[in-house]
Amino acid sequence: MRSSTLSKATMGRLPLYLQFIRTVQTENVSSATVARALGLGEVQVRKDLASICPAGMPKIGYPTERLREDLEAVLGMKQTIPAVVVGAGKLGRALMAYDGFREYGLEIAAAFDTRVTDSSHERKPILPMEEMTGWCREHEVHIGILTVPAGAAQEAADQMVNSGITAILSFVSVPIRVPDTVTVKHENIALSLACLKIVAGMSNETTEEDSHGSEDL
Ligand SMILES: NC(=O)c1ccc[n+]([C@@H]2O[C@H](COP(=O)([O-])OP(=O)(O)OC[C@H]3O[C@@H](n4cnc5c(N)ncnc54)[C@H](O)[C@@H]3O)[C@@H](O)[C@H]2O)c1
Repeated sequence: MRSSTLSKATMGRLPLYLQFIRTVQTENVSSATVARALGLGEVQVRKDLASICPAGMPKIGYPTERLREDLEAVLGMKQTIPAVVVGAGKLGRALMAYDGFREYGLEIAAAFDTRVTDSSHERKPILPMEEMTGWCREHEVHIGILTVPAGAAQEAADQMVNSGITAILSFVSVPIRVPDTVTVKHENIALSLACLKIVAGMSNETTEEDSHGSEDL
């Protein structure tokens, strides 16, 4: 199965499936188990998995190893591609130090910043912004992670686009304008935490209500 024949929504769910399948210890795994573990609809999961792995068997499920291999193949994880960080501050350097991206076929190869201080202790090079275009073109980099202050986001994003970057993961809280040919995904840990806070607050209330309810009975 080629990834280009899958819908964007299905492609977006595949890394979640892979993350879970990598933890499965049994020989076979069913769509129902995957759906339950990830809190997704069973019909949806059955359809997604059937579209990437032909080895599913009724009432048995998928051979776990084969499903993992097929997921990795569709997600292009057999080969590792380079990405760069733009803005090598606290967050940018923390991302550079994380080795886990490799498990998903990606490696942060370098970072770029307007202020380059001594980076000899870093495992990856931190280079001046002026070198980004040449470096990205030479190393065929098309993915960039944007971790600059909000006020510098548009200027940095423009430079990323000029360097041949076509997919940007932005941690910056302001929107950035890019050509239609460039994909931007926003990541907001603070927003995710705020959502968790609401969910946690609601479940506390539910627990209280539930316990009051049972007292009434
Ligand atoms: N979404 C989230 O959950 C989340 C979490 C933490 C931080 N952030 C955001 O990430 C960004 C970085 O945060 P931080 O704490 O690492 O900040 P920081 O100040 O430590 O780092 C920012 C870096 O960007 C560099 N920089 C400034 N202008 C630049 C430009 N035009 N081109 C290239 N580099 C430039 C600075 O020199 C600095 O090294 C901020 O926008 C922050 O709001 C988001």
